[in-house]
Amino acid sequence: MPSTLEDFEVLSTIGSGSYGTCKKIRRKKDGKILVWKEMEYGTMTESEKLMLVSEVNLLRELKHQHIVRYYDRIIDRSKTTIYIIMEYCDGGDLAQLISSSRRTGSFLDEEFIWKMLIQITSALKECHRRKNGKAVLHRDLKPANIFLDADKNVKLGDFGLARVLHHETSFAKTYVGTPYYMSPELVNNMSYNEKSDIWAMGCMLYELCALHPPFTASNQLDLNRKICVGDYSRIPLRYTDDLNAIISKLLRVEVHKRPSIEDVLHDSVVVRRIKRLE
Ligand SMILES: CN(C)CCCNS(=O)(=O)c1cccc(Nc2nc(OCC3CCCCC3)c3[nH]cnc3n2)c1
Repeated sequence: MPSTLEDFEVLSTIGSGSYGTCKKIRRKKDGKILVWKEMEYGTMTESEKLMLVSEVNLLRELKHQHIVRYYDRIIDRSKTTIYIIMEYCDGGDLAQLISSSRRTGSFLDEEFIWKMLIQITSALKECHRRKNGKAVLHRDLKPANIFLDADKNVKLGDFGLARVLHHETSFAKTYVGTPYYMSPELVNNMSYNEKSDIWAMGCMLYELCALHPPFTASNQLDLNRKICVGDYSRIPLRYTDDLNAIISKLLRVEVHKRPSIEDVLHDSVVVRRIKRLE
């Protein structure tokens, strides 16, 4: 029996993203707390609507403990709006965590950062695992898309949805924030690939350590140059050479030298850390 809007009660608005609004909701039949993402499709072209349908179908397939779970979707034709119902992550997102750490001047524990590395890698492995020949690349890995549950476990969110933008304004919408996590291959207009997700993960883990991205500049040109030469400083000395070593591998400028998801999971230092977390 498909859900209807009346099955839910809206509790609050969490925020708005490039594609629409995210609201915290309660399912009336059992009181379960969820979110829905409202996307207005009235102004979408036919190809964008097809892309939206395929993205939602991909979301349905991704079932993994470290990926935000898709529950259902409701289409309200009277408002040309689709509501995508997903798991609620009550720990907020990593962007909030980084900004509150920066505000209080307190660095994050190394153990927590290793946990993030292992859980994000495990989520990406699920996405990069060929699904009927089609890799699901995240394409928009950033702290604001990494959510946490009540036990501070990773929930990778907002797959694909970031890609479903209204073409006519997609440039404006895509580039609302500075692309700090853009990989060298993307700076050089090459295609996005699995190693671009690895680069973004490297930038994210670096930022969890340093509380700022590895590459920063006051203009796009300087930012691009720093990215393409791999010009960044070591993570703070409070963090071990092991953590510095794995992040440096993720931030290798040459795509072929950058590890794949499998390489990361089989890296001796990572294997040792996985054993410690088990
Ligand atoms: C430690 N605490 C203080 C933190 C309190 C935390 N509560 S909070 O402030 O409502 C809060 C903050 C951020 C996230 C969440 N949970 C959440 N957010 C999503 O998307 C957010 C959306 C993403 C695009 C841009 C606009 C916002 C989700 N998508 C699927 N599941 C989701 N779960 C809750």
